[in-house]
Amino acid sequence: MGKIQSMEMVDITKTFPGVIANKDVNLKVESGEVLALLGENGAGKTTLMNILYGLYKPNGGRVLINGQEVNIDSPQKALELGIGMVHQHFMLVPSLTVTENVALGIKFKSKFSMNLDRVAERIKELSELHKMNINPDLLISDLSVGERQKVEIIKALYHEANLLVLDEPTAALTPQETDQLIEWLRSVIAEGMGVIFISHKLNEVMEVSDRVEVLRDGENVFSTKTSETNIDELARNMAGRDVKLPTADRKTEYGEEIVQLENVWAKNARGIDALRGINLNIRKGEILGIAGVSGNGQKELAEAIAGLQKIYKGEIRFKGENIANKSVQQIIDKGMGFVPEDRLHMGTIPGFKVKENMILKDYLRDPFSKIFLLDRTYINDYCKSTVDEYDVKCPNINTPTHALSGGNIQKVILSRELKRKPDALIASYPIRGVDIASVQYIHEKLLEARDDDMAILLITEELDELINLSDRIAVIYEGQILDIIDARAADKSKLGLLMAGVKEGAS
Ligand SMILES: Nc1ncnc2c1ncn2[C@@H]1O[C@H](COP(=O)(O)OP(=O)(O)OP(=O)(O)O)[C@@H](O)[C@H]1O
Repeated sequence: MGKIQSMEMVDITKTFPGVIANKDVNLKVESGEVLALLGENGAGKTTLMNILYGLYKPNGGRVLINGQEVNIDSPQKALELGIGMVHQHFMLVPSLTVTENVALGIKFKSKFSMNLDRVAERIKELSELHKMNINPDLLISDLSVGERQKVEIIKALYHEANLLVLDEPTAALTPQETDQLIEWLRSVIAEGMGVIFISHKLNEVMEVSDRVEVLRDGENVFSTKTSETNIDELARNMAGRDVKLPTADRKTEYGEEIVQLENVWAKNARGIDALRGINLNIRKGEILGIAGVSGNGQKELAEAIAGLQKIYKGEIRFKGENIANKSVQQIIDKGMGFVPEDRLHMGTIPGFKVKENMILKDYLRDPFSKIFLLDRTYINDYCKSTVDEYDVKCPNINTPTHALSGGNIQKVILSRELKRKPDALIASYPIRGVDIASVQYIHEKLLEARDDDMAILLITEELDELINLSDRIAVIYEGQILDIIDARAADKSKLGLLMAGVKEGAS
């Protein structure tokens, strides 16, 4: 068929039990352009792309490549046609090497022609050509999120994809990795690659895309050239209303210090010191933001407080008691909430129903259970009203959680953690993958909890989020707190420098 000059999806409809995920959707992308595909959580973006990649069969509609109808009935067929996809939750097998993962998509003529050395050689070439620095012999489980994404990209390049779908590619990347990805995108677009770019980060959409297509409730609602729109207009079309993000008001009084970390030291999974003498305190009624480029100890910090990470020196006091190295359950019982970084595997049990994940931490307690008997009516009512309150888009509360869109899984976790009304909450990247209207909602909820006297540790790389919500911002760099500043007086460029390890006045 040759290179893809244009790809068109015409009148695509896809239903799941109880949901119309796509309804007569149309989409067109040409070689050398970036089309941003936007929409709220659950609007149908990933479903549409999964159809294009041969993972789902649509109920109706057609896909045309260079004007000719094609039948894409498997990812292998999509790859053969030149369509590559980098998924939101990567599709790599962690226990296999990079080479083996890339080879999984290759159609060898027979098992005798399966030459993994040749595959590894080609991966090396591609990695060099695209400045990706990927070692084909490493196991996927030993790679960072950013590196795994590069493997997905290399897999597409191996198949000479020239239409690439990137589903929230920057959601879990560091700012530096994001810059690298955008630079790489520009280079491949200049060579004629067509790209469909899904993102909730509207400033990025404005920066990289040529055109925008917005879906709402599974239908096309807005289509424009990027140069003819702005962030407010995009947000309004996604949500169907104006969206305004809240900011914390300045407080003069806070409650007592409820979480106190004193000289905390911990090693990461590779045995290297990830926390190197952390001193911090969080007061009741305050949001303490942690700024830092991910990988500087914030994961270990959050997990040490939540009981998932051993510390080998120091104390973590919660309501006066040293909770360092106590069990997760003991810490939960004492009143700690936790929104972890990995929503699908740490935040939920993916095969459990939405309602089961919503009450996971408390199902044996009053009011969900009475004398060890589950009160099913209460649980159903509670979960239905939580779905409404948090606007979780799901067919019903019995749907398995893994069938929800990424942002909606995040809402399930947040609703569970906030509604338990813990005394302290560790929130790691709470808006990762969440649409802008839900960001507004989540931020309002976090501020409400703060005003209700909750002590909140907010870990995020989004500087706007940190400045809008925090009372104080602590900057973490290489496992140490470099500085703690008043968020109301924070200046983005100073924060950026601190995050890079540069402290004013230091030589
Ligand atoms: N395998 C599935 N089984 C049942 N329902 C599904 C399945 N996949 C998606 N859905 C439903 O289809 C709708 C669209 O989901 P989709 O993942 O396409 O949304 P999205 O726009 O990509 O959202 P997000 O931004 O949160 O990733 C949602 O209501 C979702 O629950």
